[in-house]
Amino acid sequence: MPTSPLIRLGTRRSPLAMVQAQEARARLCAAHGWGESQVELVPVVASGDKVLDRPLAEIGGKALWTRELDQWLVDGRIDMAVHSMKDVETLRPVAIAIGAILPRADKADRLLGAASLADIPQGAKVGTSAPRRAAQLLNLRPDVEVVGIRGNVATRMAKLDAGEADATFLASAGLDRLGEDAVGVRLDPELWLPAPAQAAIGIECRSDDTRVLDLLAAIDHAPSRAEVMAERRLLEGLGGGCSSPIAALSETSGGEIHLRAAIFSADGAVRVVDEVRFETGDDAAPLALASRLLAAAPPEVRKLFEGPA
Ligand SMILES: NCc1[nH]cc(CCC(=O)O)c1CC(=O)O
Repeated sequence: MPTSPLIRLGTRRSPLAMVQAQEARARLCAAHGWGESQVELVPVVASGDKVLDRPLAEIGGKALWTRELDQWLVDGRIDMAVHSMKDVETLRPVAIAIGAILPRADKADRLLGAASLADIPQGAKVGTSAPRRAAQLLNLRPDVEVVGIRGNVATRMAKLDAGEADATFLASAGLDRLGEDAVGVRLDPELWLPAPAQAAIGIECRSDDTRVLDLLAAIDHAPSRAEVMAERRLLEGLGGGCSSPIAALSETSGGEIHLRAAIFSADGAVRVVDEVRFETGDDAAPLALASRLLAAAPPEVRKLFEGPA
C-alpha cells in the first residue's frame, strides 16, 4: 500500500460540507478498493462562509462558494473539489469539469417552526435569504413577513430557537446528512418546488486530468447527473443565478426526464409554472422550457432574468 495519499479532495469547512466530503471519500474508496488514507480531505475556507450578515445575492452570488476551491483545483493544490450542486454557478470555467454526481438525496425542503405552511401564524416572521423560498412562500402566504437569515444549518436552527424568526426552511438533504432527520416537516416537492440541483453532491476536477476523470466516472450516478444537468440547463436558459426566484423539480424514469419549473416575481404575487418531458441527453428541451416560462411571464418578472447567455 502506498503511504502518501493518492488524491487530495478539497471541501468547504462547514459541518455539512465535511459530511458530504466524507461521503465522496467513502464512495471513491469503495469503488476503487482503497483504504481511507488514500483520499486526504483538504478543508478550504470559502468567501461565502466569511460574510454572513448579508444575503448571498447581494455580496456576489454563488461564486462565493466556488472561487477558492476553483483556484486550489486549477493550481494543483487539490485534485478534486466537492460541492453542493445547488451552490455551483451555471457557467463553470473551461478548466474545470464536473467529474461525478453522487446519488441524489431527498430533494424536498423542510419547514421548521410550524406544522405546515397553512399553520404559520398570520403575520409571522419567516426567515429565509433565498429568493426562491421567499417568493414561493409569499405566493401562498402573502400575509407573512420574510426576514433574512443566513449561516450554516446549525446556525440557522439556533437563530430560530433564539426567536429571530418564527419559522424557516432548510433542505431535507442537508438535515438528513447531518443526522437531523427528525427536524421540521417535509414539504411535498410536487407542491413546494425545491431549488435547481438541490440535494445533489458534485465532485469537480481539472478538465485535462484524465486519471482523476476516470476515477470519478466510476462513482458517477447517471440518473442524478441527468436530472442535475437538466435543471442547470434550465437555469442557463433563464439566465438566473441565486438572486432569481427559480424553482425546479425533475424526475428520471427509464430514459425519460420530467422537468417542472416555476419562476416568481420577487414579492411572490406572480407565479409562472410549466413542465416538459424529454429523453435524457436532450439539451434543447430545458432551454425551450426556460423560453416558454419567460414568454409567459409579465415584464416585471422577465426583467429579473438576464435571458440566455
Ligand atoms: N444554500 C446553502 C445550501 N446548499 C446546499 C444545502 C443543502 C444540501 C443540498 O441541497 O444539497 C444548503 C442548505 C439549505 O438550503 O438548507
